Amino acid sequence: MLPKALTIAGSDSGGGAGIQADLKTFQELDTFGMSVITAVTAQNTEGVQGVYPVESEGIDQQITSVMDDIGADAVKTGMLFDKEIIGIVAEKSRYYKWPNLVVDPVMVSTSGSKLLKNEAIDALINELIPQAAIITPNIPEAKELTGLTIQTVDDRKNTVKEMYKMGASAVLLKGGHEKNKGKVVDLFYDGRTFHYLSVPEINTPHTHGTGCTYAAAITANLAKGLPLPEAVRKAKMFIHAAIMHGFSIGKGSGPTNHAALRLYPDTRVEMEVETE
Ligand SMILES: Nc1ncnc2c1ncn2[C@@H]1O[C@H](COP(=O)(O)OP(=O)(O)OP(=O)(O)O)[C@@H](O)[C@H]1O
Ligand SMILES: Cc1ncc(COP(=O)(O)O)c(N)n1
Repeated sequence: MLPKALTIAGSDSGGGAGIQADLKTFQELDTFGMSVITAVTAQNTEGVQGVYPVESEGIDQQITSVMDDIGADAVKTGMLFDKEIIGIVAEKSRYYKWPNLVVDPVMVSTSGSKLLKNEAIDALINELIPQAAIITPNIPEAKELTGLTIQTVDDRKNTVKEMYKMGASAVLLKGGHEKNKGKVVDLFYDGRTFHYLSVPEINTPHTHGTGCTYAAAITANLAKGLPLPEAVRKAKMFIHAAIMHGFSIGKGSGPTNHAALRLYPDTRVEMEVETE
């Protein structure tokens, strides 16, 4: 039987991010994907043209339908849009005691549209993050969550420590928004050890959906029973290959290639991992 992975997120009609990216990733990583849709977005490679939230009862019922019948080995959250939706998901998480909850605190799309209302950030911090096995903020999201500035490596360490105090079992600070000297560095912290995952920067505009795909790969790996550091390391290989083989469709920022490791199994990912 396949491990079961559930995503609770927004739909991206363009297929590069959100629910669509998550399900493609789950499939590529040999897990059975299921979805709870929080909002429908009208979206393409150029941006988000509309956001249409699903009513609370519909979200509540989708989770109940999946969990009471099928269950999940790991659960990921993406676009949650407002505090009411966060409240429902947090309550369900408490009720079903999700052990492998991956919270991707999606706030703004690459194209600049708001995917989470400002007033919902406190609910994310107080209700959902404390239940997470791991949270996966990018640098702007980490600044919003902590109010800290992030410029130096020490700033990154302080920021992950601050986020760790919010109650998640681990924090992954993604470095895609602050590339440095041709390197992109993600920082993983589990309360004991800092792991720096460093890869060469890929020169491409086609990075739509990278955050969703990365978090979905971590979720699939956790569903398969991998320990967290290994789930993150393997997910990093997956997302890096997906960006390397990303492609140009539409007129804007194209998607990553979720099938990259299957289609191009010889892909070499030059990743360095340092721990301290
Ligand atoms: N140009 C790049 N070259 C190599 N890796 C990249 C590049 N851009 C992003 N990444 C990697 O992709 C992952 C997602 O990074 P990022 O910090 O951009 O998150 P995000 O903002 O949530 O993603 P999204 O683009 O979906 O909003 C990280 O592992 C990051 O290191
Ligand atoms: C439904 C949905 N969820 C998440 C994202 C973030 O992805 P990105 O930052 O790559 O635009 C998105 N654009 N749409």
